[in-house]
Amino acid sequence: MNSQCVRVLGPHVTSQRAPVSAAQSRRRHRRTWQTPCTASGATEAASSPRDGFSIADAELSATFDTLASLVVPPGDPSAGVLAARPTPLGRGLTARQAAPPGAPLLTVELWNTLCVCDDPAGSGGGAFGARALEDWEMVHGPLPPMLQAYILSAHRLAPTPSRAESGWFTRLVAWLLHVTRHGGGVWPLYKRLLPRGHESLMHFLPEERHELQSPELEALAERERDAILGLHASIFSEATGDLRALRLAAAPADTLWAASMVNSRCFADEVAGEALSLVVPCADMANHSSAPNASYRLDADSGSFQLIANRDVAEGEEVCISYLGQNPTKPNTLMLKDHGFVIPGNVNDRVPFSAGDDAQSRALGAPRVAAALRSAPLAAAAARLAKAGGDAAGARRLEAAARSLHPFCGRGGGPLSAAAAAVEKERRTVDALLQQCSDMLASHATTLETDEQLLAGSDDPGTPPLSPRVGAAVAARLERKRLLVAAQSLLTAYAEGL
Ligand SMILES: C[S@@+](CC[C@H](N)C(=O)[O-])C[C@H]1O[C@@H](n2cnc3c(N)ncnc32)[C@H](O)[C@@H]1O
Repeated sequence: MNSQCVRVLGPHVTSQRAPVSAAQSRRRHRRTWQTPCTASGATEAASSPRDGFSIADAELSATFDTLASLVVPPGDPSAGVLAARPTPLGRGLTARQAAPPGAPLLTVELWNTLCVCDDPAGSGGGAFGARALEDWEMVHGPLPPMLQAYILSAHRLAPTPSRAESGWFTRLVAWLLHVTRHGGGVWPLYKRLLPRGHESLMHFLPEERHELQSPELEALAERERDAILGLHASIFSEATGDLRALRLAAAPADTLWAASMVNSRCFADEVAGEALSLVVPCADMANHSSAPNASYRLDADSGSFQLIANRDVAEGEEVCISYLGQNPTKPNTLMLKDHGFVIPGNVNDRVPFSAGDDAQSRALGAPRVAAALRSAPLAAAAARLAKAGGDAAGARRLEAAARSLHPFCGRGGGPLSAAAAAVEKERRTVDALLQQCSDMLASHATTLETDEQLLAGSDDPGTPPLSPRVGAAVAARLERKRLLVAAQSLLTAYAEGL
């Protein structure tokens, strides 16, 4: 996947195994759906849905269990291992029982996913994706021929550069819109589990964007929204789109919704060199953690998609994966763009210092920068600070700050001359960088402390909580400020050691 692109959850695992024989799998597992559209056993929830969701928390668990009973292979050892619940990260998956490393936590048959080949015009010719679609139709019924042709096509209709290579994205959006509007069987149930709103940048309205306190993010939010609205008009709209005969999206909000669901919930994997993108019911309830206890894989041999324990998982523990797997350079700007939240202490973030020598870092190249950092005086200062106190997110911020500062001070990891003139010059550099940090902090409309208070919420029952999007914006700007403060303390510690 191109690093500018939308998505992706988890690592891009490459499977060298041969694709499953679709015909063989069908014989083993074929079944058709005649399932209820509401969760069996779910009682009328006393509480109402939280902001942005169709179902109340009380209904979540039963709805998930019903869906899982339909998409997990019969008799699979993972059946019933995970539950969907409210968690500290919102709603997520928790383990009903302890699981050892390597244990399957959730297995979903591939024909219960929406699986598209990223590049059907590529060398593999989209063979696995085509077989996956064939299997899907055997189980869920035939798709309208126009949609089937679109999903298999190598269409590059997207109008923006960031999505020019993302035919997979528009094809998945089309398929998701179809199943959630016209699909039967498991799909109405799946739709009930999906959020109705989202906090990714495309959803920010013009009047909300100032909450981001970043001209760069505000511009990105505008571009994102315009791009999806463009896709709506040209492809998905039932009035004007190329696919209008399919009646996929009545209003722009429908396309915005489906686009953010694909962006924030889609997995990527590879089978025999064929890159694939998947929407996987139930597995897409896994939240992100910077220390994940689970990972995922598409197992072509068994024709399934699995969540697997990375380590011992305790009963009741939330099961999380890393969303950074395939794009280990994904900074918080892109996390907010695609996923609608930021990672506290994202090592991929950078302080945008302007007076330094960017050419120097480019010339060094990423591997050499990383190697130099290990011995650099800045890294030593960061390690000292991290050891002195603070949490894991704080240590990651110091690392991100050290990486940001590396091209500008610390002599690129080389020995620093003890000559008085050299030390004096380095001090002046540090002072200039400290000033930049102060200026950047001062350029925000609110202080770090104010943002912390806003996120903590008010004790006054008359003060309404932040809306989800404003909450995401405040968390994003707070994280930016915390990185700047980490850079300040790092520069101060570094200067003291000169
Ligand atoms: C794949 S879904 C996970 C399930 C989701 N929490 C739900 O309720 O449907 C991804 C979305 O979950 C939320 N999310 C996942 N990990 C998160 C985290 N570490 N912190 C905050 N929100 C998170 C974000 O809204 C993200 O776009």
